[in-house]
Amino acid sequence: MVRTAVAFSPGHISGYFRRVEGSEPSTTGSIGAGVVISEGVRSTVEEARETSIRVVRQGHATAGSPPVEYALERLGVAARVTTECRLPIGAGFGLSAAALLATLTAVNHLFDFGLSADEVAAYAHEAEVLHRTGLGDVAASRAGGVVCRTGAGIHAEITRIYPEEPLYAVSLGALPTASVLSSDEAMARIAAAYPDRCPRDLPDFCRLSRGFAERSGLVAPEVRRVLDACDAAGVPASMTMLGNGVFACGKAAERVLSGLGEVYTLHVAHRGAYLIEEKP
Ligand SMILES: Nc1ncnc2c1ncn2[C@@H]1O[C@H](COP(=O)(O)OP(=O)(O)O)[C@@H](O)[C@H]1O
Ligand SMILES: CC(C)(COP(=O)(O)O)[C@@H](O)C(=O)O
Repeated sequence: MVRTAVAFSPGHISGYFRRVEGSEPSTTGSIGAGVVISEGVRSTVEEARETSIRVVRQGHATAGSPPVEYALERLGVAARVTTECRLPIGAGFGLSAAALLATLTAVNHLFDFGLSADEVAAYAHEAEVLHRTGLGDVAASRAGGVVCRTGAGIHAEITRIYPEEPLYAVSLGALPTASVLSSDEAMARIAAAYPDRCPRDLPDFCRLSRGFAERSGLVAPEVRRVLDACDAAGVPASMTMLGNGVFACGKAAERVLSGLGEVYTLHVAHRGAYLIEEKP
């Protein structure tokens, strides 16, 4: 019988960030603020002779995930991995980090590596940074909350608050994170746009994020239309970094967004990645 382990990791919506360039992946990352969300990635890992990754979303499967394949190779294991998520990929919901954290959490148990949560996160962070799929998402998604990261990497100082109210998001399509992180010009605008303080609560997070989005020059025309509709209704909203999407706070947000795309109701997560089951 083939042994299997299943784990889940929450995703993370980044509201604002600034790249921090270190001498190695562990000291490279970002500072910034975001929300760790109840939705994320579930990963099922089975022993196998050769590695294969199946990425399933809404009943549709695609093959391959360079960051996850890299992380398995780095740990010296071959496995059959299936990741499942409800939110769209590449849309600023931190799913690459969630896929890595969920998969490595399951791998750690399946292969009896005995890695600490810190070590699992360090491998996930390295894969993210090297593949330019994220900078601060692994650090954020190690636990829950509205997070403010004041240093780069997984050991940096992070404050977390746990508001009860939900937030709402719509996605208008993907924006490959690597395309933005590889642009020096975009990175310079982002650095200059950074709001130099942590959010007090969820509405404050939305406002600080919006100021950043405007100054960064990243707002695309479709995102602008959704932000305009939110502004007209007095709903605090900003852009999912880095994706073509919008998140919004407050009671009227769901109604305003519902005419503009599929609305995801998201709750602030209370915990990071965890093992769901191990069989047999
Ligand atoms: N659910 C997932 N399962 C496996 N790999 C994933 C998943 N989500 C993202 N990835 C990997 O990350 C890449 C996209 O990274 P990125 O643009 O940062 O997406 P996101 O904004 O969702 O984190 C994908 O091409 C894929 O290699
Ligand atoms: C904004 C981003 C660089 C990418 O986030 P995503 O597109 O969700 O992978 C994030 O990792 C951050 O450092 O804040």
